[in-house]
Amino acid sequence: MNRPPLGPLHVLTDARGGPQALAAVAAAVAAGAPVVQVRAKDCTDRVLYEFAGQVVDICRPAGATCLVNDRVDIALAVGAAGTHLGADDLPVAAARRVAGPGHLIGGTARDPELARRLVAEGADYLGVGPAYPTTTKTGLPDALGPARIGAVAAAVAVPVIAIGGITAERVPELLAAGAAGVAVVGAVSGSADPAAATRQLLRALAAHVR
Ligand SMILES: Cc1ncc(COP(=O)(O)OP(=O)(O)O)c(N)n1
Ligand SMILES: Cc1ncsc1CCOP(=O)(O)O
Ligand SMILES: [Mg+2]
Repeated sequence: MNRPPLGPLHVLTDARGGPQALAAVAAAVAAGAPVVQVRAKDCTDRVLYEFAGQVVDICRPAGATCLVNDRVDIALAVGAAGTHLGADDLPVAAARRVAGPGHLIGGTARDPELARRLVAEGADYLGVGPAYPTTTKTGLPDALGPARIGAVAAAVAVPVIAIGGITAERVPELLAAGAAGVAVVGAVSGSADPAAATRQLLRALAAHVR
């Protein structure tokens, strides 16, 4: 099957895309971010395709894994390693049929039951959140907190990546609860110094490897 590696830090792009988002990705990858997720909203397919291709071009020479949020077709078109799918996106099982066994597929889950179902459908990892309150995405349920993220992690054998309001200071309690890693938007893509922010998160993750 040989799917690409899934590191413990997923840096998600600024949803507006564009040169500033790309500069943050380049800085994060240069600082060692192992995974970048292209997460661009409210743009045309063409704009998303071109943005995702640019992110793949940044990730490839550094050996970073590039995932695309929402869109398995765009992920395949640009040669990304995988796709992250939420409740409004193509179902995991359908994406697996389209993309084949070598494509990494992640799914969003907030409870053990859905987590088990997504894994049975073929998810390689789960994104679980919001871990803490966040202003990056609207319409989310209340924050789950480390304990409910741990309950999801305990229910499945795939890595659980916590997301939502995550800072380096919050990494230890998430890993202690059972998360395998974290995904961030604001902490890196919204930082004045994305490279320093990435290094800080990587240090926190390395210090608390289970
Ligand atoms: C690692 C990770 N986990 C969860 C999400 C959220 O995905 P989704 O539910 O599809 O919501 P949007 O990101 O599309 O707003 C994620 N992107 N990454
Ligand atoms: C897309 C998404 N899904 C759950 S929380 C979230 C936003 C995470 O952004 P931030 O890291 O800035 O809180
Ligand atoms: Mg989505």
